[in-house]
Amino acid sequence: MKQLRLEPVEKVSGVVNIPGSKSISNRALLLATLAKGKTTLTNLLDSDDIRYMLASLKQLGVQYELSDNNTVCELEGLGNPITAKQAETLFLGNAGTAMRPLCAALTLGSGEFTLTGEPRMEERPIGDLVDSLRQLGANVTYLKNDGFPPLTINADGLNGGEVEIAGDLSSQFLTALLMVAPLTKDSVNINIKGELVSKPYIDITIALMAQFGVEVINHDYRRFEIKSGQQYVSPGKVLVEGDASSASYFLAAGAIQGGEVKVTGVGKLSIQGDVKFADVLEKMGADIEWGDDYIISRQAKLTAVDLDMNHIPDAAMTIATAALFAEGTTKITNIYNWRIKETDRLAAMATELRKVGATVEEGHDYISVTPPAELNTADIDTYNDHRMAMCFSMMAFAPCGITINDPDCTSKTFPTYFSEFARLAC
Ligand SMILES: O=C(O)C1=C[C@@H](OP(=O)(O)O)[C@@H](O)[C@H](O)C1
Ligand SMILES: C=C(OP(=O)(O)O)C(=O)O
Repeated sequence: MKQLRLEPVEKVSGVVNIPGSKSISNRALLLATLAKGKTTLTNLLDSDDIRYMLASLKQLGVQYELSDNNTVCELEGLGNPITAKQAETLFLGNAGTAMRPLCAALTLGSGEFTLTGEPRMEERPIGDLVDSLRQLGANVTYLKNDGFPPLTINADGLNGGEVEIAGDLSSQFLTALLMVAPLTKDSVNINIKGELVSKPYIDITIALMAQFGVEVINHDYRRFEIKSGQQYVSPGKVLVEGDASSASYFLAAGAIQGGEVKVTGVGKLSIQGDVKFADVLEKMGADIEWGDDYIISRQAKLTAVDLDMNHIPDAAMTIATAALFAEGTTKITNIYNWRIKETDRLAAMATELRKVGATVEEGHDYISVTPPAELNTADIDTYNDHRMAMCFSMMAFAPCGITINDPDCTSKTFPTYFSEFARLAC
């Protein structure tokens, strides 16, 4: 297994232009496919999760051209749902933003589609989405375990009407349903069962649907109305913002060991909820400055916070390792769904934080972290989870440094992460 040793870094400073947002890249690719007209996407993310979406679209006959560095994509929209004459099997890795939206989108047209992924994908639920699609007439069969991929879709279009969807495990199910709703046979009203998690991701979905000409009426994240007769039309160009979750590591670095760090490509005009990570850092004491498309963080004495971070589930992981440099006990609450992501992130985070000497309480849906008087170095296991690897790079700010096992797992969303991180060390 490859390991990456991070020697102690005394100060960081500089500017990082953050690669494109995973969430926006995969949504925009799918909407551009369903839309009428050609779309040019710029600052597209070049990472595994996007490659799985792009490869699937190609296999399904969608025509696009990518620039040499894979960040500009000119895609010819179908102006119609996806159809296939022969049965197709699509491999989607561990990309939730490909699996869930494609599962919904492929029920719209005609043909037989099998969706598969990595072993971890087979443990990540999709049943709440499939139950809702079935209410609209979809024919979906599980190939192994009920409620989980792999699955086969026999597509023949979707009816409209009233539909219920559970909101308490993942917002990606609702995102998927929203994106197909305008292409069903009638208006769709979606009713949320339970409290919806990760709400800001729904704002990203609605904002992108609006860019492609479709209106969603949002009644307080409890009921959504999508009128029939709407059509996706390409806006011509879509600029993908920098990924706000990826920005969190550099902002935390600036707060712990700046100098100052400026991230560009994402700022106060962002449609991504994870920019609110900067507000949490500020509450911990960091000096934060906002521009329309940049955020700066400067070093300050950090103190612990006790906060509900359901709205920023991905960036919240960065708070768990920033907590190693804050005075007191940091508590991150209402994050049950960390357990069903790339790994059981509550268990993984607790195990690895303990290795460096922290006192950790792992609850059913929370974690609390108290730093030791002196941090220890360790070999950090990353569980094939890009965010475990990126979060633990913060340990380079301890006098002992850190070793990251399997650092290449960052390829899911940020293949160049460790070289960007190294560039900031003064
Ligand atoms: O819709 C999206 O783009 C995402 C939604 C979130 O998932 P959940 O809604 O499952 O929390 C987030 O963790 C994931 O990385 C991306
Ligand atoms: C949860 C994540 O990914 P996915 O889109 O596969 O759900 C993540 O990137 O942290």
